[in-house]
Amino acid sequence: MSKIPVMEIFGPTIQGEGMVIGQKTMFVRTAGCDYSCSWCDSAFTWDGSGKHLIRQMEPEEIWKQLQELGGVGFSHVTISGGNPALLKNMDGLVELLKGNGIKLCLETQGSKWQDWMMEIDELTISPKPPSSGMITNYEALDGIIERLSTPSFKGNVSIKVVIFNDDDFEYARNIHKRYPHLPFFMQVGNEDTVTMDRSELVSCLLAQYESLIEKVIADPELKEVKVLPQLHALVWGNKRGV
Ligand SMILES: C[S@@+](CC[C@H](N)C(=O)[O-])C[C@H]1O[C@@H](n2cnc3c(N)ncnc32)[C@H](O)[C@@H]1O
Ligand SMILES: Nc1nc2[nH]cc(C(=O)O)c2c(=O)[nH]1
Ligand code: SF4
Ligand SMILES: [Mg+2]
Repeated sequence: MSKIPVMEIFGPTIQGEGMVIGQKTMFVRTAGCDYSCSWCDSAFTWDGSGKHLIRQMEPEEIWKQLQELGGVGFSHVTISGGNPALLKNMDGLVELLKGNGIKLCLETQGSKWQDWMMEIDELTISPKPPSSGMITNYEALDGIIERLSTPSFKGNVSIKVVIFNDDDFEYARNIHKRYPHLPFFMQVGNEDTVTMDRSELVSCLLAQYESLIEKVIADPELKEVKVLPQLHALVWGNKRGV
């Protein structure tokens, strides 16, 4: 018995963020996080408000539910949370999905290592800038990046930093300087994760996207950088399960 605390399973949708933006994918969102970012758009995974939604599931049950939702129309699953890297026993699910020919994407903040991370195809590390209220443990982050930078890791890894203000921008620049060999993404922060007024939200997000682009254009040190919005927020606003 190796049950995984699952918050939600949804899809097919598109990956709205980072290095495989636009990719058709299913999502498995685990419960629990070692961080508590002030602006977390998935705070229900760790703040108690989604406690009633948590299901302890065997890998086979998760695979069955993915197939019920996605039929035969998917080949890609994104594991997110909360922080899935808190869960040592994700190895069973990873093995089962890979064995069924599924490509795997992982979203994690770079605070914890698990050996099953070596099996991920597209791994996004998203260190948290000052506005989150979190303090980066660089020893842990360096260790994780080091393991993912060896030839035995066959997947793709990238860094994605969410930007809300100038301090975050400076933090992101330093992260990029520290790991210059990794593909680097700057992502627009969503300041209002509760509003259901989609058109108001979208115009705010686009305005912030424009100013982030302008800052990057004006910065001669930022060359190999990709600037992205959360595509799913532009399409669906703050709707859950998309
Ligand atoms: C909800 S987190 C879950 C995975 C992991 N805990 C992490 O933070 O990387 C998934 C992604 O959403 C980003 N995110 C969370 N809240 C956000 C917000 N308000 N605006 C933009 N991105 C956000 C995180 O930085 C992370 O890259
Ligand atoms: N469509 C969509 N793309 C995403 N990319 C990362 C997400 C996440 O919450 O980890 C996410 C999400 O929740 N939805
Ligand atoms: S690390 Fe990710 S899931 Fe955890 S609080 Fe921060 S954004 Fe939310
Ligand atoms: Mg999300």
